[in-house]
Amino acid sequence: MTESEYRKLDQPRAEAAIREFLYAIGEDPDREGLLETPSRVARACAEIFAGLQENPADHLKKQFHEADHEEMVIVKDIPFNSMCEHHLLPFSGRAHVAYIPRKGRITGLSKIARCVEGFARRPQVQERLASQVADALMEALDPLGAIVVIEAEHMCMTARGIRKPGSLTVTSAVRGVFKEDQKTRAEALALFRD
Ligand SMILES: Nc1nc2c(ncn2[C@@H]2O[C@H](COP(=O)(O)OP(=O)(O)OP(=O)(O)O)[C@@H](O)[C@H]2O)c(=O)[nH]1
Ligand SMILES: [Zn+2]
Repeated sequence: MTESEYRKLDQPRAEAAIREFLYAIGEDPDREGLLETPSRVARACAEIFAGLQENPADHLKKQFHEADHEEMVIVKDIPFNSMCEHHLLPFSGRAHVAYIPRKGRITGLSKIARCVEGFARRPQVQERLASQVADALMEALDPLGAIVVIEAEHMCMTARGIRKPGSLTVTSAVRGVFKEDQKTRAEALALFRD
């Protein structure tokens, strides 16, 4: 997506679509309890899909320099909520992120969580969420490597379809030294687990 394509949720259009959707599922959008629902859902969608209105990688532009630090930085157990783009049902879980700075080029820790949050708040597939965060880190910081592991439960697998509550999907994206060096990768994975 290019900068010019980021746009705010179109509230009137979303409201009309939700009203139509209620009708399609066999509801009466004009019954009292549903009168405000289209506007409520549209407002909720602005929040749930807020990541479409920004480039989440931009958060990583806030950088510092820390005296040639080239040791692993880990932010783990970052909780997130996302929406599976196949069913528009929530999937949620935790993201674990690590990178090894090149010559002390680091970013604010919260910015990593903000980046995860931004990419999560879009229609997503879990594999892409991990890749987008890893690629954003590689691009913004040019680190020696980055690794992102995501564990999540998909409502489309728990509340419908195959109905397997408790099943956990784990995906990862591995870049640079984490890809090349098995020991470094194992170290990150062990720290994610601890
Ligand atoms: N790889 C991947 N698949 C996902 C993700 N979220 C949902 N899915 C899957 O997307 C697939 C869509 O399959 P379809 O056969 O087109 O849809 P469906 O008939 O609703 O499939 P069932 O869920 O098996 O009932 C399902 O297997 C979902 O489990 C994700 O983040 N990554
Ligand atoms: Zn799904």
